[in-house]
Amino acid sequence: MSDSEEECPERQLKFVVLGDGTSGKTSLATRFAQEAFGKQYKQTIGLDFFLKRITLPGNVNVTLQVWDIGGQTIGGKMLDKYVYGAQICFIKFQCCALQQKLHLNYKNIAVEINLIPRMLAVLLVYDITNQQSFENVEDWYNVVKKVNEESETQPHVALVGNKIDLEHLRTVKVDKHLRFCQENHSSSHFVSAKTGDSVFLCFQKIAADLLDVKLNKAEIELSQHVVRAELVKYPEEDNQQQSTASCQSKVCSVQ
Ligand SMILES: Nc1nc2c(ncn2[C@@H]2O[C@H](COP(=O)(O)OP(=O)(O)OP(=O)(O)O)[C@@H](O)[C@H]2O)c(=O)[nH]1
Repeated sequence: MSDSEEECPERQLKFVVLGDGTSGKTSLATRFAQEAFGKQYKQTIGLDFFLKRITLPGNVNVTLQVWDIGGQTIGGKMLDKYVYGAQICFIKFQCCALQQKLHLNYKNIAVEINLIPRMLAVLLVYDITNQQSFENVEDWYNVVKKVNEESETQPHVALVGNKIDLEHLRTVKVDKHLRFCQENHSSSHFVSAKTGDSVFLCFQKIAADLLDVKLNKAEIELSQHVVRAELVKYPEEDNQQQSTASCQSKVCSVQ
């Protein structure tokens, strides 16, 4: 590590990913952090943690800590701590690294938590083919509001409609999504963890907003991956109607 890097520690942002079970939170985090996707559903128990370093325009290096919270945690005791207290855990983690570096061996180091500015983003994820997962976003958001009501700085809130590769199965109207964003001053994102469509862009835009970095059109276009479209197969019956429908779906499936 160079001297200049040592003097200026890299910025760290915390991204908490919330939403109903099977909305695709783990898939989203895995797609972003590891550029991978698994078709098999494996329920997240408690939380998973991912780290990814990105560079924003102006050579701003930033590390994103992605906290993937299990969909079953709503109503549980730990959720508040994940949304708010997670910052404390991270500071302890930083201390451990420092201890190792300095060959120190203290069990506990007291840290003034307020010294580190809170850079928190909350991603409210729902599945565009699952109306209930959209309705429940309200419950997840209520937890975020309650936990942060006394906080001086409010998190960046992002509404993320996932599974846009399944556009032909969409049940949540875009209007409703946009209304939520308007009413709650949240940013709006549509992504597919499966194809990777707009996933990096979503994280990049939020990080840029938190750090007040402007993204121009060219940079946004650069972040949009070219996505391979899948052809949607319809059942054999009603051939006449199907030939028109499958034609349309080919167009619809291209993101
Ligand atoms: N077609 C499609 N399937 C997806 C997408 N994202 C996730 N899935 C699938 O949806 C299922 C649930 O995905 P997960 O990422 O495990 O969902 P989760 O929100 O983390 O679920 P919990 O761990 O229960 O909170 C898996 O079978 C994924 O393969 C997507 O963008 N498109």
